Amino acid sequence: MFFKCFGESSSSARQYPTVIEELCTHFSLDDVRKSTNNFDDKRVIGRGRFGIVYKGCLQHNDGSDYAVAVKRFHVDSSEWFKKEVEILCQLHHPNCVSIVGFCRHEKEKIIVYEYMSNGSLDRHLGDEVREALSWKKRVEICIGAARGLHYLHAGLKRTIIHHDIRPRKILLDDNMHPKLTGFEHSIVGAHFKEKPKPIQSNLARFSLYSPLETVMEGTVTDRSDVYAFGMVLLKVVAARRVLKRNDFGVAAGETLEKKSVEENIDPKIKGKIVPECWKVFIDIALRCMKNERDERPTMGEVEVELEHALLLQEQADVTNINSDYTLLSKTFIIPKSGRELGTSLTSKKDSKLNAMT
Ligand SMILES: Nc1ncnc2c1ncn2[C@@H]1O[C@H](COP(=O)(O)OP(=O)(O)OP(=O)(O)O)[C@@H](O)[C@H]1O
Repeated sequence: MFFKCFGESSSSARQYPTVIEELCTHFSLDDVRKSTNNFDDKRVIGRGRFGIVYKGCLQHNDGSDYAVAVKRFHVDSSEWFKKEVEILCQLHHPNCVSIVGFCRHEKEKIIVYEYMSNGSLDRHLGDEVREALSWKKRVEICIGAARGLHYLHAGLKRTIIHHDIRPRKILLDDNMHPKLTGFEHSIVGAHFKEKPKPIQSNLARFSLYSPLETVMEGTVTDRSDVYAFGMVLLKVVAARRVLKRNDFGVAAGETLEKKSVEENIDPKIKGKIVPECWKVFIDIALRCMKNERDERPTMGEVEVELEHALLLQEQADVTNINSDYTLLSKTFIIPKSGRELGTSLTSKKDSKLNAMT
């Protein structure tokens, strides 16, 4: 149904308006050029695998301006453009980035999104960040992202597997409210009430966020997103300290093999985490990262557990305004031996293993 409007002839598309064109504004190339000052380099806000993102400016009917993000796809990425428009047009959720419209003109393929002024979550994690996110804000962002992912898995007629969950795919608006983006690789699965059948992955390369079954068999289900989300939870806690090394897509980096997660907590939030909150948070993160996909929780469970963790933090903060907390627990993440994995993986997917953070 959604493919119709992407036929090669733009005149036929105009003659037979289709679902996408009814759901979503079709901008002319002139409109987009105007909004980005003719793709002015000064307006570039990011460069990704599939295209360049510009900050654009459009006008409401009353003449007032509003900012948008304009992704101009590389000529050889039109397949991914199509994929993303199809998915975005179906989504209506406060934790998923909205599509404002698209432009398809000869070789030009462009998507216009709502503008997320605080960029992606990964820019807010790490040592060089000037204004660090508080622990509570981090948990709130995780809850928002979990809601977005839960909606994809169970809030539509059919499950949508995001298939590229990582901190770069969580964007933050003016109020640091998170929204999922990056639906180029998303896959529409079965009706969410049915037991998910593994679907073939369309990723060209795997990352630390890819679960074992995706790396080994090339398959994905909604539980692959859950695994990736578990890795995001770890990254949110430990910022850049943990997930550095390409470890064949299986959990943790070098540091975590030798030190506990608690020892790797980002110093900017050290002492701010209530032990009861931590227990709930780390338990759910570890359950997400189980190697057996059936043992991983649903995103609904993850959302509930994170909300519980936040509540425990808030309750303790009411009475302990200025004091620091000490975490006595020690959580170790033991990845499968690199050699064991290396042997089986290189025989199957050796050309596809690349580090992506
Ligand atoms: N809606 C948006 N609002 C504001 N900034 C955005 C928006 N979408 C993307 N960006 C910025 O543009 C950058 C590039 O985005 P893009 O989706 O092309 O690639 P990516 O997610 O960074 O990486 P990759 O292409 O490897 O998946 C992002 O990192 C983000 O900072």
